[in-house]
Amino acid sequence: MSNFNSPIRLSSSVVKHLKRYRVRGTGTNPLLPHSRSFTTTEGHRPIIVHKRSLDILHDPWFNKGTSFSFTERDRLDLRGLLPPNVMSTEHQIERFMVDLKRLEEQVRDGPFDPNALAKWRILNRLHDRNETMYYKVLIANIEEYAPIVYTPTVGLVCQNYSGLFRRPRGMYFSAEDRGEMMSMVYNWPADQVDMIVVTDGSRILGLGDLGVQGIGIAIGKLDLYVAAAGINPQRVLPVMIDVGTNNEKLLKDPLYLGLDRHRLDGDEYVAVVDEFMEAVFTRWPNVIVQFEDFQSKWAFKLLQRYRSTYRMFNDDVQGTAGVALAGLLGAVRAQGRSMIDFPKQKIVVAGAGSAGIGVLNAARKTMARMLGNNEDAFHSAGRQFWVVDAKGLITEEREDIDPDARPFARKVKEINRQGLREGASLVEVVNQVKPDVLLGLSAVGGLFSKEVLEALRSSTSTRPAIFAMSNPTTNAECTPEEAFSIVGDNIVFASGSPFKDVNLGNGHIGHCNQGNNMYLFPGIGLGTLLSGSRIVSDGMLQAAAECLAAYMSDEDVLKGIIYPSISSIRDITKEVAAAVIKEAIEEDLAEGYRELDARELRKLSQEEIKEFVLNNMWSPEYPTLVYRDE
Ligand SMILES: NC(=O)C1=CN([C@@H]2O[C@H](COP(=O)(O)OP(=O)(O)OC[C@H]3O[C@@H](n4cnc5c(N)ncnc54)[C@H](O)[C@@H]3O)[C@@H](O)[C@H]2O)C=CC1
Ligand SMILES: CC(=O)C(=O)O
Ligand SMILES: [Mg+2]
Repeated sequence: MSNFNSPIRLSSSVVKHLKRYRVRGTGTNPLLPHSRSFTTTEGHRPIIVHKRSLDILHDPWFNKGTSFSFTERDRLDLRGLLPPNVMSTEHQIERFMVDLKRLEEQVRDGPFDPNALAKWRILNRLHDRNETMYYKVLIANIEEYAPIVYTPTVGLVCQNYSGLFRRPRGMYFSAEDRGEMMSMVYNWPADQVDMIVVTDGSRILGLGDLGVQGIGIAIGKLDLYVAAAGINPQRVLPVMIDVGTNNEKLLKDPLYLGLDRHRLDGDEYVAVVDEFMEAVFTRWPNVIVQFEDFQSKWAFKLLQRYRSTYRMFNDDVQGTAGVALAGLLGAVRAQGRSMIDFPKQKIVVAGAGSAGIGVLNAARKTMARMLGNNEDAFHSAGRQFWVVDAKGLITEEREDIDPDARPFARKVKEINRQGLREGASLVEVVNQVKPDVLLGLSAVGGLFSKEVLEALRSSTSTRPAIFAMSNPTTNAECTPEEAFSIVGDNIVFASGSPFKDVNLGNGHIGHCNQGNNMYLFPGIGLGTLLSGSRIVSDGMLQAAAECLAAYMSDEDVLKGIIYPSISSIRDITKEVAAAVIKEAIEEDLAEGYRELDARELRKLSQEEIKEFVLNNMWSPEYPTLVYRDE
């Protein structure tokens, strides 16, 4: 047993090192236990430091982590660089011990990797130590480690963030910071920030409200911005807007790092997000802000509020829509038909939240365009969708219908003729509609039960498609094994989190595609940055989706491979970014980037645009460092 009162023995080299950290004015060093002046109040004596901000947090001599008091945070420019809850040392130690013990329990993440969390820790430590090396490892092994830094493991990381939190990464703007954000934003050390991913933690993947712990998702998304889009890691900023949490378990947890209060709502909530947007765009006028994992209630409202003023987009609404649309078009091609047959597809969607409604809007618009792009076309496109949420099939009879879902509510007479009614169950809907596509964005693991999948066997399609898009792994609506074994070998299958391909026997493989917005958001961000467009337009998003849809060869698609392998994510991102830039130029939105002004940009051919993109993607190579006094 160690005794806290016994003197600490330091090696001579440590003592030599410590002597360099002298307290100004006293000539003594409070860190040295054997120093003569320590007979009484060691630890109570202030230490004069010549550092501030992140330099303090990254210095093991001075760092107190979450124990920095509010006044100290203000004094040392630390405000916003730590989660808002000030912790006692006892709580800090407790958090650490909980985490240490957890390793012994070998937390399991889904069926595949019992060591996922341990791998995340090792990678995270490397991220803190040496970013160049971290991204070199990630890029070279993206297929293996994307599931660690991104879904599914990032979900587990967010759930356990109180224990895993070590060195802060990113900024925290809390409800307590109202009126301060415009100055706090200058606590971030980088003068240039290209990409912010912001969350309020209210709907992290399919795991619900994780409060301040949701910062992990912003960090994971930005890892992909660096690895896939080549955004310089010095110019990315993960952000948590902590307005409280409605997760009672977290509120009762003494180790929770976030604000100890229920979520702000209404005008008060909007005021916090408004202040954050104003602050970051004041300091970094060219930044792009990606909204991530906001509960649906706010996702649409904030998107409408900001999209014509700021360079921003919502990944769950708009990125997911594009990826799903590309997959839906791939599923048509996989039937051996032309994409133009898309408006004939019958599509059942389970889930009418930010992701589901985003997909429905994009798919309907695309169908309408293919049908002539007029009001009739839009109406008839609407009849290709059946939307089921937690209360069953959505019809015009639904009371208190969510305004975003209303355009997809089925007419009662029409569905009565199909043998359905308001609130019909998913299995009833699949049985009656016999859809070509069953798409899940419900966050309900196992929703595509044996009965639902059996009902899909009567699909009128020659090759039914199943998209079990909810994340992480445990929230997938079904597994590929279940889909292939129950519906048949001929299906097209995609899931939001990665699963292994299925061995169908006789040398045949059931391909498991990963239908995840990671194939689009990095290219949307990079394309917007390099075009210099002040907004992210619908046309730019559509161009991104079409580019992804066209990326796959007929040969692959006919094998049921409708999305690229993640190992080619850097290449697909380059293509998507180029498509986004081209569209921005065509819409006269492009204002240019650095030395390439709008006029120069307009002169570039398609190939030159791709080269321009490639030349502006950061690669993890050590630069030569030269010291110069400021
Ligand atoms: N693969 C991908 O790229 C993406 C996947 N997602 C996933 O989509 C899921 C949903 O996200 P949001 O739409 O933002 O969540 P949300 O919570 O806003 O929406 C969930 C929807 O599912 C419905 N639902 C709940 N239980 C149901 C049931 N038993 N049957 C049918 N519908 C049911 C709810 O009524 C609601 O309409 C999450 O798991 C998320 O991880 C989200 C974005 C991208
Ligand atoms: C992938 C993603 O953005 C989500 O599941 O929310
Ligand atoms: Mg998301």
